[in-house]
Amino acid sequence: MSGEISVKICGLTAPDALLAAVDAGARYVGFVFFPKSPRHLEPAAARDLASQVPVGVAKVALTVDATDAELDRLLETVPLDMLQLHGKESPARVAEIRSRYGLPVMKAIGIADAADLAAIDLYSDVADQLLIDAKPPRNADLPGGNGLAFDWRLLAGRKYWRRPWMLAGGLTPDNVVEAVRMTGARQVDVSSGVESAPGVKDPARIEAFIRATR
Ligand SMILES: O=C(O)c1ccccc1N[C@@H]1O[C@H](COP(=O)(O)O)[C@@H](O)[C@H]1O
Repeated sequence: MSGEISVKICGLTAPDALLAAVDAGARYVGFVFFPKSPRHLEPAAARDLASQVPVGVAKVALTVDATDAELDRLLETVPLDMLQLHGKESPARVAEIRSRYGLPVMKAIGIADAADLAAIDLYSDVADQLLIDAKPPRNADLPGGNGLAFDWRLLAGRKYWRRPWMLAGGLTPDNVVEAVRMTGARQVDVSSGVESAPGVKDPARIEAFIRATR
């Protein structure tokens, strides 16, 4: 692959995995604040992990349809660099959060078929970055982090993006090269694909994932 691909390792919950991500060259580390997730962190635990992240690596908080009160509490406790909105937040809500907290906001967009691509334009007006993820199955407990990929051919040939974007959904050390080749992504995000069990990050898989992108 030519040029450096920026990697986000999401759903970190333990210092060994965080260190593996940072040492291998992750550009972003993600903490999940969603109680239904096996990767959920309480703000105090996230603050301890965040304190170990060096300058230059962005600390991203993943939330799902969070209220202002929840976001207030999170941001009072944890030093963060970016908010990842992974719920059904409307464009107006994304704009409101961005202005209220003064942090860059990345909006997740779920893709299952070509009709879902319209949301890319909709959110490009209000978000700093977009996260293009697989749409969760109907009745899934989690709106992301399901280890599911979408049909990457849907993005092939798309040349013009108004915002920086990341590819997510079912990425692994084995398929990330092909995913980047097909979509032209310059940034990738992974959670389940670098775990040994749901919510348990595997430092060796984190290292293998980042190495694969180099
Ligand atoms: O990781 C989670 O538990 C999670 C919970 C709620 C919303 C999103 C979540 N994860 C994000 O989903 C995508 C894809 O994850 P995966 O690699 O397919 O497991 C990624 O952006 C995670 O940040």
